[in-house]
Amino acid sequence: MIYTVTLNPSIDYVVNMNQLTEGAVNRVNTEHFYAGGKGINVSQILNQHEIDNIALGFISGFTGDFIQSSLHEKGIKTDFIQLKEGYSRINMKVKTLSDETEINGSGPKISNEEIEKLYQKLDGLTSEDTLVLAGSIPASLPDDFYEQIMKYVAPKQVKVIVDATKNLLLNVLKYQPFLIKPNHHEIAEMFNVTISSTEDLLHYGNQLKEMGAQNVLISMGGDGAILISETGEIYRSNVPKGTVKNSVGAGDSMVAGFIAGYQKDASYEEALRLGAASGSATAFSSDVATRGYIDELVSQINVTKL
Ligand SMILES: Nc1ncnc2c1ncn2[C@@H]1O[C@H](COP(=O)(O)OP(=O)(O)O)[C@@H](O)[C@H]1O
Ligand SMILES: O=P(O)(O)OC[C@H]1O[C@](O)(COP(=O)(O)O)[C@@H](O)[C@@H]1O
Repeated sequence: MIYTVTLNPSIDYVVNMNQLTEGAVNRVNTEHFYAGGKGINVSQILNQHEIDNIALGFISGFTGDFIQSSLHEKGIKTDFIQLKEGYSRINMKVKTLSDETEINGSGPKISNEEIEKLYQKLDGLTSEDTLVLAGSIPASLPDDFYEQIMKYVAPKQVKVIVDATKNLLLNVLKYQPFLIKPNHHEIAEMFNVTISSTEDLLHYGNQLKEMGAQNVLISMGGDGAILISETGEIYRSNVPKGTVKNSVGAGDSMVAGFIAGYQKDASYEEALRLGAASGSATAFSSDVATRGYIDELVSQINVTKL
């Protein structure tokens, strides 16, 4: 079974406007509410690929109720821990004619008792299971929380995928996650460098591998993605033709597509192809992508070996 963990789920409030002016009253052209958070988005796209999975994490208040019910409406299995206090956050995504701006909340307080409940859910995991740890962690949790989870499940030999940034990611590498998916900006931030070429990206991607990651998938938005695989082969994917509607969740969709492609025949090339198609299909959609659209884009994805 695949378990996704979203410690800090959100309602993504996505608005479109021509331009955003700081310090002024801005009015939107369109507005939509979606259940969001990185692990939750991975679950949604895994479902599109008909891959059985359960979304874990913490939810709270009326916003948490919205997140849970909209996932259930889409047929997504959840096993969230209901927090006693606070509200799941609302993340604002503003798409203008020239830009995308995000304002992400910090999330509710989580007690030790509630953290313990999450560990209890991880108790039954085995080497047959995959755990996806994705997204930021609420301010009330220690910033080595992913590291603690990986240490906890390490004896069970669970396959772990991590989509996080900065120390949250760097600190888990010693537990050899099966896959990490930083984007090019996150790599530059993690190493405190400017990335100006593919060679630079490969250099720092290889460092992440040397630090312990089995597979390093580097996404580059509209410039596609690069996979440094555990076997040492390096692949690059292009992006298909389309118009970006809302790139929120593109990275999460790529992670889910990668899992789906890899599950088919353990081919990294196919995993990258389906990951790229899933990422772009989400970027070209208002909400996360549908299977029909992903399938339409797959034939336009070229994966080349570098
Ligand atoms: N503007 C875009 N045009 C086409 N494909 C895109 C675009 N943005 C993202 N994608 C697809 O989604 C993948 C992940 O997107 P990216 O923005 O790099 O991730 P993240 O959301 O984690 O920052 C990309 O590698 C690409 O395949
Ligand atoms: O947990 P974080 O880092 O605050 O990110 C949460 C946000 O990321 C998203 O999961 C989108 O992530 P990506 O665009 O990186 O795929 C949103 O749904 C959510 O609002």
